[in-house]
Amino acid sequence: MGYAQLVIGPAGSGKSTYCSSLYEHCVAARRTINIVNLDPAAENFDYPVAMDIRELISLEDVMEELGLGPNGGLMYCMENRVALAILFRHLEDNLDDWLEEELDNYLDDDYLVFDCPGQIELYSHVPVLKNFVEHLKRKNFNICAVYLLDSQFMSDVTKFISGCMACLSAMVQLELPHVNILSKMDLVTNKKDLEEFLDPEPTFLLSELNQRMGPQFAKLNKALIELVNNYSMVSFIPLDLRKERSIQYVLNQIDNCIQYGEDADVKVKDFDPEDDDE
Ligand SMILES: Nc1nc2c(ncn2[C@@H]2O[C@H](COP(=O)(O)OP(=O)(O)OP(=O)(O)O)[C@@H](O)[C@H]2O)c(=O)[nH]1
Ligand SMILES: [Mg+2]
Repeated sequence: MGYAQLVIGPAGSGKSTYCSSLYEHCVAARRTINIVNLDPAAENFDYPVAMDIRELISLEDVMEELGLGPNGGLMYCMENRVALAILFRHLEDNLDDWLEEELDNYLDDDYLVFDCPGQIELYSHVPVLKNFVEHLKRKNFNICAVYLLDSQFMSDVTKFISGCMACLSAMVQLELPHVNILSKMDLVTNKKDLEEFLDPEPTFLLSELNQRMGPQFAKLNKALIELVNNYSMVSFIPLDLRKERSIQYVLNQIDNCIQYGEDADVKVKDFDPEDDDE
């Protein structure tokens, strides 16, 4: 049995920074985790990369295929679905084999953290990530999606709802247990305003939303809030990377979600030295 976090969320929400902070936290706690780069366009890493998707497909490959320079290539990747499609088609074809090969280097109870790219298409309607998850499941991995949302999304209710909808679409598509995180808490000056969004009352959200939008949207607002509420999605854990306690709390939530440590407890009990005395 392996354990995995799939770190997802919109571009710039802090996924890679989270991965490197988590890595440092685990090193200090003498715990082994392996961070995997799944972003073909990534360049610099603050963490040691255990597995790297760029071995399979890189921005250079896209540039070559489309005859573009580095900036054009990146812009194309960001903006153009065709380039994304090429990128993902490459991935689709080879991902399972690559994963199969790479995973051979890891032991049964290893803990992998996948740093994903921020293209929202990946989580909403391109099946590549879903297939990737299925492969990991077949390999006996307990997986949890860790969705990062920038705390700046909490500044008003309309942004909050749009953040929730993107998150929800990822969850429906991936069908994984999920932990939602509000990143960059160090940038939040007024924590009080934000508290109302952390575990919000549906009635509060609805009245805020109705205030912000014209009366013609009342019905739509009601439906949106009901949807978000029905999926019990609207719950975020704030994460302040400056505080070890905050990182540990988030890690505990995720570990619970993938039942990491539960088997270890059993093992410890099996080898209880007092048993030897009997
Ligand atoms: N103040 C602050 N800045 C952060 C934090 N996390 C990330 N950032 C900044 O936000 C920007 C984006 O962070 P990344 O970690 O690269 O975000 P990402 O989600 O990996 O981005 P993509 O891979 O491009 O989707 C960088 O400039 C980071 O320095 C945080 O906790 N606090
Ligand atoms: Mg990143």
